Amino acid sequence: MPETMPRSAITGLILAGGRGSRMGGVDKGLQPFRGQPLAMHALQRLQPQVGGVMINANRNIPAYQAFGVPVWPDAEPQVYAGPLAGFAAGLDHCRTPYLLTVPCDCPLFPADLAQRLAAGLRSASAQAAMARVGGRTQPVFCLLRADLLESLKAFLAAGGSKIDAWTGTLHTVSVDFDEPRDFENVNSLPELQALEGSGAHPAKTRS
Ligand SMILES: Nc1nc2c(ncn2[C@@H]2O[C@H](COP(=O)(O)OP(=O)(O)OP(=O)(O)O)[C@@H](O)[C@H]2O)c(=O)[nH]1
Ligand SMILES: [Mg+2]
Repeated sequence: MPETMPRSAITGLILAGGRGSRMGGVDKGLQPFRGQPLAMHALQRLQPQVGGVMINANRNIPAYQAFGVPVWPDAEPQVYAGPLAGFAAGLDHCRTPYLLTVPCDCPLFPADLAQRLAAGLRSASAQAAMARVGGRTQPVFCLLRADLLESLKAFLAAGGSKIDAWTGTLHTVSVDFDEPRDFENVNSLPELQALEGSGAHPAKTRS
């Protein structure tokens, strides 16, 4: 049996570095949802699951710093090279053996995300473990070995940008989650309002 991965071996990374173009170009992570910025929901869900959390953001850095955790922009913040640029910023500043990424726009992700991805990663001896829900892999929910920094840097330097193209070069495992509503993400203001009003999983009453 593979040994379990201690929480302290994992650094969490909230990906909040996008353009938010489908939301009119606003900073998605700072949009209010049930009384708090979206990225704060992610922070509160992630913090108990990992040793420490960092935020990757390219705008409004002081607003994210006010959450009380380190904030790192992409190497070229004005370029918006995509989520992998955020992965690279996270791996670059990760001081634990593993990094767990989550997007800023999916406030209801499971409280056992890290534990389940870690179990999947260890039992497959994989380099990266991604969540899969409804048969679809969600590559921004990704537990990565921190030693993948050089591989990712080389991929980006060669002009790569797609997550799937990079993870396709790795030994990965997908871990199935069975509740699609836990992975509901918001890309537009109507979607944000719909999730806000849906009553899905009021955070306080979930086990
Ligand atoms: N660091 C970084 N993260 C990004 C970038 N683009 C997207 N992301 C993040 O990747 C995750 C998924 O991206 P999307 O849902 O497409 O978010 P987005 O790109 O801000 O929104 P759109 O502009 O509407 O596509 C989100 O957590 C984003 O913050 C980028 O250029 N750099
Ligand atoms: Mg995008």
